[in-house]
Formats: sequence, structure tokens, C-alpha cells
Amino acid sequence: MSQEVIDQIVKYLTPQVPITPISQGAEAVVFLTNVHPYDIGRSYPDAKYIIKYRPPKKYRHPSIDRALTKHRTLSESRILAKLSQIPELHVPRLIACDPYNGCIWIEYLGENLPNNCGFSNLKNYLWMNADDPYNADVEKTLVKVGQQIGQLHWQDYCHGDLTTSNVVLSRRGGEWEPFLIDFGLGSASTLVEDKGVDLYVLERAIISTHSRFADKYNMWIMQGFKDVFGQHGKVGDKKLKDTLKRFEEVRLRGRKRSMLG
Ligand SMILES: Nc1ncnc2c1ncn2[C@@H]1O[C@H](COP(=O)(O)OP(=O)(O)OP(=O)(O)O)[C@@H](O)[C@H]1O
Repeated sequence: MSQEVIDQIVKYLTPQVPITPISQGAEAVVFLTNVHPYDIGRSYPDAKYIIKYRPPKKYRHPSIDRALTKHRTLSESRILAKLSQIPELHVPRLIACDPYNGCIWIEYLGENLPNNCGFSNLKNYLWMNADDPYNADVEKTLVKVGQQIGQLHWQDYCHGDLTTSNVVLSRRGGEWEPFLIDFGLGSASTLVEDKGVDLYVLERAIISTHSRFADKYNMWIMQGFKDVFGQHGKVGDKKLKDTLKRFEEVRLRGRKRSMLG
């Protein structure tokens, strides 16, 4: 992570908000802090909040850069705020948003997995279970992941970047509960195409990192996905049928593309 970006955010947040970098993506850098944005000046040793910062991009014209940063920060914040209102859906809560400075504060989720298996995203969790890949805990968790995606799509939202790193697992009452994170490319959408692409991206992510167990893993995810639509009678059946049809078409397009290289 470049020192320049860290200097920018430290200047903006002031030294009263200590930060630890945890990730740098193509568009944003993500930090951990123990200071709440409405309570700056006080830090609680056990508190954890995420700060997601979109730094200025030098290769863009400054006014276009400002407009894009504002638009993307607001868009991610709006979608998070809306999704948090859907009781069945698990997403991190939005705490604060400063679109002019490209910064959002969100609830921290997840934990460190046992035996140094890393942060509790779906990718690491499946690695952690590789010695006993089809155990009941994995099945239950993957069905719940499918249910979360089903809830998202049933409410006519799409994620846009549904990888196994963007599913975070939190331990609640002895069970893993999946949360969907990173709605930077998320949108409200009724299009079966967007939903088919979400399902395809996740299927590919599972195949590429857990290839030996992928068939069963993807089957469990789809089981959870179908459960949600199955609760909505004929309308649910019809929507499910249309989404699965498009998912198959997206898959075929993907296969053709990889055959042609
Ligand atoms: N609410 C959260 N709780 C815990 N960790 C989080 C949270 N949000 C983000 N992270 C961590 O930060 C990483 C990057 O976050 P996010 O995916 O939102 O940023 P990004 O810049 O869009 O990333 P990328 O470009 O890699 O997709 C996540 O993979 C996760 O490890």
C-alpha cells in the first residue's frame, strides 16, 4: 500500500483515528480502526470498524475523478443502507459515509479462523475444511450462503462481484452465518442476466479454488438459493426457472469463451 495513500487518509482522519491497513483492491483501500466516527477522541480497545477509502486516481482528470469517487461511494452506501433493512439479509451495517472524501465506515464482521487458517471468509473456511470437505458444518454453511444470495436476488438486487472472499462468515450461537460484503459493484436489478452472472461468478470462484469438491459445494449453494424462491409459490417458481435458464446460458457463454481462449 503506497505511503502516499496512507498519508492522505491519516491527514483526513487526523491522528485521533488510528488505522491498520488490511487490504488494497483495484479501487479502494480498507483499514481497521477502533474509533467510532461519532465518538472521535475516544477509542475502545475491543471495538472494530472498517474504513473503506477510495483514494484519488492520478490518471483521471481531477473533476471526473471527484465525480466518480462521489458516485461510487454513494452508490455503495445507498445499497448497503437499503439491504440492511431487509431482515433476512446479512450485510454489514453502514455507519457513516463521506462521499466527497471517498470514505465509508462500516461494521466489522468475521474473525480469525482457528489453526492460523486466516480471516473467516468463505474461501479460507473451505480451505480449513479441506481434510473433511463434506462435513455437516460445511453443508449447512454453504446452504446458508445460497440462501443469502437467493434473498438478495429475490429482493431484486445483484452483487456484481460475488467471489468467495466477498462472503464473510460470522460465528453466531455456535453456527457460521454468512454475510455478503463489498457492494462496490452492487445494484438494484430485475434483470435475470445480472443474477445469472452473479451465480456464475461464484460457481467459477468455487471451481477455481476448491475444484475437487466444487460439484457438491455448488450443489449445496444452489439448494439454499432455490429454497428462497420455493417459499414464494408460483411467482417464485417462475422467477427461479427464468434465473436458472439464464445462469445456464451464462455458463455456456463462459465455456465457449474459455474454449476459444
Ligand atoms: N465489513 C467488513 N468486515 C470485515 N472485513 C472486511 C469488511 N469489509 C471489507 N473487509 C475486508 O477487506 C477486504 C476488501 O474489502 P472490499 O472487498 O470491500 O474492498 P475492495 O477494494 O472492493 O476489494 P477488491 O478490489 O479486492 O474486491 C475484504 O476482502 C475483507 O477481507
